[in-house]
Amino acid sequence: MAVIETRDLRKSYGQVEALRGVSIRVEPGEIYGLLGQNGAGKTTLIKVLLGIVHKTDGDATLLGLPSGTAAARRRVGYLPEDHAFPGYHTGYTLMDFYGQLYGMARSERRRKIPEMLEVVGIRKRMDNRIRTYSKGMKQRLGIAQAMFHDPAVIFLDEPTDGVDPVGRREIRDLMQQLKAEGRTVFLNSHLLGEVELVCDRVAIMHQGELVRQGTVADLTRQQNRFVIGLSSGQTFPGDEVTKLGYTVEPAGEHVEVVLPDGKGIDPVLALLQGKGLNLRHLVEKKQSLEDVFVSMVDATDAADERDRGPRRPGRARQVGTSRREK
Ligand SMILES: Nc1ncnc2c1ncn2[C@@H]1O[C@H](COP(=O)(O)OP(=O)(O)OP(=O)(O)O)[C@@H](O)[C@H]1O
Repeated sequence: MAVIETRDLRKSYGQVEALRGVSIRVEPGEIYGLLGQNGAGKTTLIKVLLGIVHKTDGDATLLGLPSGTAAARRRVGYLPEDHAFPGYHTGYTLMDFYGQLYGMARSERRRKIPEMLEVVGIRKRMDNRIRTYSKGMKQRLGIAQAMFHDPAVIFLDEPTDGVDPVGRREIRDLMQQLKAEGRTVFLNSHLLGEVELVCDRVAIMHQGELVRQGTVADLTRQQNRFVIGLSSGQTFPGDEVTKLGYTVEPAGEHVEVVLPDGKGIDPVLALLQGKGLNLRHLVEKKQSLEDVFVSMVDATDAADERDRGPRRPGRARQVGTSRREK
């Protein structure tokens, strides 16, 4: 059973189509990253799944239950974007408040609060007021709050926003720990380097649509490009490889070989072997998640411009102007 599943999910706020037919599937125990520019619809997707806003159309299930039902919500932890805990609370009293909301007994709260704050690294400051906490400490407290009732799935909306590099690494480690415990983590972020480091699978959203979904390895692999290096003193037979239909480009001490459509790298390797050349380096070229993201967004914008003329970046799509509407 998928932990999260949406099928052709749609949400409009008046004239603004925030979700335009989004279908995703998140499996148990994975860290799933949702990427997108500001206004892409990421938070709206989380809000529909949690029942904070109602979908306009389509299906959404959480832990096999219709999204938004109380039974599903009980097993979910949520760190909202831009949350603001009351500054007069201490870390301890805030957790105690949430513990009561979750129906925990007093003795359980007393035992678990210091434990939980230890896990997120703010136990020493738990009796200080939240107004004295740094942004990073507030984020850690937010994560502790989201994890407190032992949820099966945790939604983290920009959890490392405003957190320093050391703190970001700790939050990444925390996500890995949650995964190791068998929980599912749904991460919203525009810090692509970070998503690349921590997520098992990633979806890219743009203007309310899913433009790409897959493992980080799949998304960043450039299937048509290999970097090849030969033993020192050997010359790469560029002309002969070009005659086979490949493009050869210099890449420092190596060469990059671009595959034509429908052809693999094997004929090139056979040619090198036939000539007695020694392969010292053979790597399928990767691109960063940021490269993938930017090229996806550019390609979608270019398609839009072709269909409808230039559009200012970031402007929300209005009902009736979608290139996919019939
Ligand atoms: N309550 C609302 N009323 C009207 N429009 C809204 C509302 N909430 C979101 N929108 C619009 O829906 C679109 C998607 O917004 P959403 O907050 O889901 O995007 P996001 O990807 O989470 O952006 P960000 O990264 O900036 O948080 C945007 O055009 C936004 O202006």
